[in-house]
Amino acid sequence: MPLSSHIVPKLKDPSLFHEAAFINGQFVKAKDGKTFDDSINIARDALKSFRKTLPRERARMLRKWYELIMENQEDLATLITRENGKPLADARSEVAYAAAFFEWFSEEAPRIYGDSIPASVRGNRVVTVKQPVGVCGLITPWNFPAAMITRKIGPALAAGCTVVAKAPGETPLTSLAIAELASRAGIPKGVVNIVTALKNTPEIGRELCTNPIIKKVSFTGSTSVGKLLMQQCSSTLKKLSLELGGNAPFIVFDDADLDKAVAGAIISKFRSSGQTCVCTNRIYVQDAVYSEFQRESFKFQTHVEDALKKGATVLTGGKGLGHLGPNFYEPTVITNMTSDMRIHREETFGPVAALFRFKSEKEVVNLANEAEVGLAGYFFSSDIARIWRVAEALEVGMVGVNTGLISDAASPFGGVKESGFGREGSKYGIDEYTIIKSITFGGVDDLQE
Ligand SMILES: NC(=O)c1ccc[n+]([C@@H]2O[C@H](COP(=O)([O-])OP(=O)(O)OC[C@H]3O[C@@H](n4cnc5c(N)ncnc54)[C@H](O)[C@@H]3O)[C@@H](O)[C@H]2O)c1
Ligand SMILES: N[C@@H](CC=O)C(=O)O
Repeated sequence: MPLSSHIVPKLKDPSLFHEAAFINGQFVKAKDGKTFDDSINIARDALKSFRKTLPRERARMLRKWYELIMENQEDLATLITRENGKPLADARSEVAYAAAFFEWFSEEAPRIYGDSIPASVRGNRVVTVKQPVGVCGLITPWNFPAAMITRKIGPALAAGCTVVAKAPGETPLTSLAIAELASRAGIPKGVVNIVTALKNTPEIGRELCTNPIIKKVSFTGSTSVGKLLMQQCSSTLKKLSLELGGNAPFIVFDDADLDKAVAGAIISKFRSSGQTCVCTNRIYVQDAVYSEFQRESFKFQTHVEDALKKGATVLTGGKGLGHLGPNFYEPTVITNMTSDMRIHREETFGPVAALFRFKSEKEVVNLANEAEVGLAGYFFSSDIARIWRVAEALEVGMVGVNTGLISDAASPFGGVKESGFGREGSKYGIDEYTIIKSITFGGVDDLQE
């Protein structure tokens, strides 16, 4: 049975369903990679006029696109759930999160300011302007089929760039529906191009990284693929952003509010079934509150048992839910963890919460920083001096203090160490898609008599 017959009847607006690449404002079936090569040339041609549009014009287009996404939130959430598998409630949140990047960058587009710089050479005056970097190649993962692509397209268009985006092989339908809304929002043809791929992903990746027309690559995905793309981009020295994997520590100090810490651990661990890059991976609990925290963690199970008594069904942790299919696994808590175990070093990317006991602040910060990656880190404490000390000492790009949820279009998102570099969202996100040009005016002498 074709895929469309499962999905189209569930959509209020069936015209959002597309299975072909979006090139030059049209949905086209790929032929022998030619469509893909065309897309890069088309984005180059579209850049000539798009880079000259007024920032305010680009702001209006992005704002319109934001509104259309929100108007179609339910259909987009249905597509996400159907192709990615996350619960509908999570999918609805993702659509709002995805749209927020267009709203945010519609507001940033008219504010791409340069500087006026006091020169150190007499008679000179220096100003800077920020210009679009050019055609951008974007690659995104399956875990956020909408938000990861809008987090890149939003600032790219705000800056005046055009894009060729490779949709995730597992979840292309959401990005194609968003492309359909691009046309309706009045985004000019050729400015946004979305190619789909399953088997020839490495070839597409290589072309995006080596083709001299592409001036910037932004990648979100695993650290291993990020390293490969960085090597490939070196041949043309492209501007590069890498949003890679994490292994977030979550630290509970003995002065923390335990109820809040448990709630924070649950949201940060089990959001999207543990399949987000900022999900908690290692939970460090200080000795004095370890047992109490463990008991509190199981509260959610007692809540589930209560639901069970009232008609729901669930199993205990640590096992797959084979009767539902191979991709289902119980929310699981494991305790008495030690640093020689794989969870300590590797991103789990699943609904398993691992509890480690620690004694001192220094010990836990050292343990937390042992990871080769450094995306997000969380801790709970009520001691303001400790909060500053630990926030400054954690080797991560983002810290959540007394919260397990840090994702926000307004806040800079990105990592350090092997979690990559570059920032998305926030006022900094647009810098990834601009270059700074300095313009020096000479011969500005004293006032003439
Ligand atoms: N830092 C962030 O903002 C962020 C956000 C979401 C996910 N992630 C990370 O992404 C990972 C999960 O996603 P995944 O398993 O899809 O990652 P992945 O690296 O396997 O795939 C990500 C994207 O890269 C493409 N890809 C794979 N091999 C490629 C190649 N040789 N050349 C070019 N493209 C290639 C895939 O098709 C997909 O579109 C996790 O590690 C997660 O932490 C990071
Ligand atoms: N969950 C992240 C993306 C990584 O998976 C986010 O909140 O932006």
